[in-house]
Amino acid sequence: MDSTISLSSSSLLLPSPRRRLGSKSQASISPRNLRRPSLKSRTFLVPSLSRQNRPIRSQSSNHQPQDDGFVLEDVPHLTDFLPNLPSYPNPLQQSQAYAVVKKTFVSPADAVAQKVVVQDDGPRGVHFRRAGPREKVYFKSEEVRACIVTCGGLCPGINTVIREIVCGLSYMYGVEDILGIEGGYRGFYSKNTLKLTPKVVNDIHKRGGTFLCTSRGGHDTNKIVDNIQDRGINQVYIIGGDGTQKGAALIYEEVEKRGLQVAVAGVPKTIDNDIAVIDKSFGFDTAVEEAQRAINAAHVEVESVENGIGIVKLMGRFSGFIALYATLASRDVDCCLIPESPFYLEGQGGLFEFIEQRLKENGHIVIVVAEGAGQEYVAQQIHAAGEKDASGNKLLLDVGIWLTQKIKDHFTKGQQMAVNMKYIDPTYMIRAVPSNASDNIYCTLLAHSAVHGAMAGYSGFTVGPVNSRHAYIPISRVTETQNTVKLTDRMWARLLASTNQPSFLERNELQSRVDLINSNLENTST
Ligand SMILES: Nc1ncnc2c1ncn2[C@@H]1O[C@H](COP(=O)(O)OP(=O)(O)OP(=O)(O)O)[C@@H](O)[C@H]1O
Ligand SMILES: O=P(O)(O)OC[C@H]1O[C@](O)(CO)[C@@H](O)[C@@H]1O
Ligand SMILES: [Mg+2]
Repeated sequence: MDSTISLSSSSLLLPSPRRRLGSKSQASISPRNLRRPSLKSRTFLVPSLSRQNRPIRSQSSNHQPQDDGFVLEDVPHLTDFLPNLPSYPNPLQQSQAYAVVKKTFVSPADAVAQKVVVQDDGPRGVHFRRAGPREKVYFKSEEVRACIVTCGGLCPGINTVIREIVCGLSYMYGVEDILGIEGGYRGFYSKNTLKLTPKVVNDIHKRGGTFLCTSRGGHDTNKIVDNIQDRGINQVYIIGGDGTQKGAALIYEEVEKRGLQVAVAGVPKTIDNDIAVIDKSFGFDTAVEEAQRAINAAHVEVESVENGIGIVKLMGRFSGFIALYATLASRDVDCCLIPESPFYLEGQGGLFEFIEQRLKENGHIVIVVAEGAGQEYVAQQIHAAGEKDASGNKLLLDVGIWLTQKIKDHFTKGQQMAVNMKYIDPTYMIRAVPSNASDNIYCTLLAHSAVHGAMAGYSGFTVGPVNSRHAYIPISRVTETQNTVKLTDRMWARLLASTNQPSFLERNELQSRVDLINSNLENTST
């Protein structure tokens, strides 16, 4: 479904956060005016002309005409704080690559709908600016000095994004001055830069990891922006997860405060797929594919012995997407445990009972456990020091080892069955690989969207697909909540139906906890 729609300029109303339509103070404005200087998520309610022209149904005489509930959550633009910034024709007009494209430039009025499933009498809902090249750019190519930095954990595809930012800037916009910041945020102020050219990055996409190296911690807004200023950098491409994007928002705010002509573009990265708003994060599919190898190994091992119990621990701090998708893809998994779904071991409906049942039926069982699952149980047994990494993320306790030991103890102590435990921990293996073909293409689109957005003068934005259409999203929208597996959605039900594992909902205590989790998720869901 095409979720991109165009705003009719004649129907746009004065932007005012959450202002109801129909107020006398509203006046027509052009789409270019749909920008406001604050980085915070900006919201505009705009009725569409087509909907206004539709007959209004069953209204009482004192009923005001309904607005469409069209909301545009816009991103900042350099002209918000530099109103006299000159613009130039986009060099893509001369581009051989785009010569036969029917519509080279994205209309400034194009918007991408956050929700494509709507009710016919419901509001049109939240929209984001459509990503892509604009007719006008706010940088002369020869004056661009861009830099790229990668922060946080690894993820398949980072090198492809780096490569495509460099090649996109160079081949589409003729930009020659591109710097690599090494070792994450702290690299801005503690290391020399690396000159990046299409030749230098030519085959980095074939390797896992990040060509620029990465780190956690070390975000110092003032030092970073001082450095950006000192080096004459005017486009900053920041690849990283939720923490990194929060850091990017602070950099943008400081840049705006100092009135610098610097475009700050975020490319969301995380193996956990926990970034809100966007359809999926890059490298996730590759990781799920790579996880198949571990699951397959576990299955082969446990199939070949008597009462084999295979446990595979996969990444996923607070969200179990990798475990969920790897389980659904595999069909060899009997039970999937994720952070969002509490489970218990003993008694009726518990994990031990299920294992025993599967061993009796099939002679083996494979369990996939996300690293963030059951942390509260592990903490009860292992003395938890509550350690954090350099970025302030809580360090998790090893649920895989804990679970393996618990299962072993249960079956040994009870002398019910002799079991063969096989524990596989492929944690880093699934994210240290190069991205697969579809992630490579996805990374290319992300990189190009970021380059087009920065050249067009947008700043303080994150790029990403929303209902398969790439959009410019306010950074605050992707950092205010984390994407988690929603137990009330059909995807979790599909998994339960596929594995036929217990839902662990039998106990009242757990039921009420799930209710609580679900109501929290609903409150924060988008
Ligand atoms: N709230 C914040 N404000 C400013 N900077 C932050 C914030 N949180 C994290 N950062 C910085 O962002 C960088 C990466 O953060 P973090 O280690 O949390 O990884 P991430 O970007 O969330 O990626 P992932 O979790 O997927 O590995 C670090 O340099 C850290 O200092
Ligand atoms: O050990 P590191 O490199 O700090 O990263 C581990 C964490 O990073 C992630 O891959 C992404 O946040 C998590 O799944 C994992 O817990
Ligand atoms: Mg993170």
